[in-house]
Amino acid sequence: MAPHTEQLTRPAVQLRSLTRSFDGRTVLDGIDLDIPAGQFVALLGHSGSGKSTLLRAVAGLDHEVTGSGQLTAPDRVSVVFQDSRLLPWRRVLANVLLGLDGKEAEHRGREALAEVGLKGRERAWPNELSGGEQQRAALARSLVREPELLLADEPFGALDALTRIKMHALLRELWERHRPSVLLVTHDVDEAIVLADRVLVLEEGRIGLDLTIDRDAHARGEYRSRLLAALGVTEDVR
Ligand SMILES: Nc1ncnc2c1ncn2[C@@H]1O[C@H](COP(=O)(O)OP(=O)(O)OP(=O)(O)O)[C@@H](O)[C@H]1O
Repeated sequence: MAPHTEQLTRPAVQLRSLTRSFDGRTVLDGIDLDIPAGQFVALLGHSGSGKSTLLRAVAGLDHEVTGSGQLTAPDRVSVVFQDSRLLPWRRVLANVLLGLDGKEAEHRGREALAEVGLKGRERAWPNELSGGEQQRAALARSLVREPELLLADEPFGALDALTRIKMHALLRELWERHRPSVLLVTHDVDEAIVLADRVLVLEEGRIGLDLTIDRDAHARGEYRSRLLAALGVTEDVR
């Protein structure tokens, strides 16, 4: 596999003047954005600011919308949502393999389940898994397709605080091992800082703040304050 620095020279996602409107209301207002290959980007913004609209556009899931602009994304894209979207009538491994055939795919599916900590649960039904385990299975399903780009729309939004912390560690570990580009939509400023190398704030249809996170720096408090300020929140520390 190519070293990280080399991967970062290839852009994975390019948006130019991307607009999207619903019922005459502009939600995305001429977004320009480059995401280099292998970069982990978090997207913050108020409820209704257009985060999911942007993610759906990049995923190519918004055929019926009004919009313009140019969009380039890799061929192999996986999407993870807040709910795992596992099919309840298929066992866990069958869910992971959905649409894939053959022994080689099955081997990769088993490996992916082991990677997310679900070895031994291949024949379980989705409703026998906890919420966190279901999200692990959803991650395995996306991994097995070896995505160049992983799109995640609040994937941990429905999980309890402790499970979220474990899932953060897992996602970061999987990203370090496989190095897809990631675009993670979240409401949670701390989740964005813990996970991402770059945090964007969507504001009035545009990228209002584009913050590079230096993971070695002891600057989390400052990042937090800047992101909260961009979201219109001031912290009272008294
Ligand atoms: N298919 C649609 N038809 C009509 N309006 C839509 C559609 N999809 C999104 N919108 C509107 O576009 C705006 C942005 O929605 P979007 O879901 O992208 O916001 P968001 O930032 O992801 O919000 P949240 O954080 O609450 O999930 C909202 O006002 C929403 O009502």
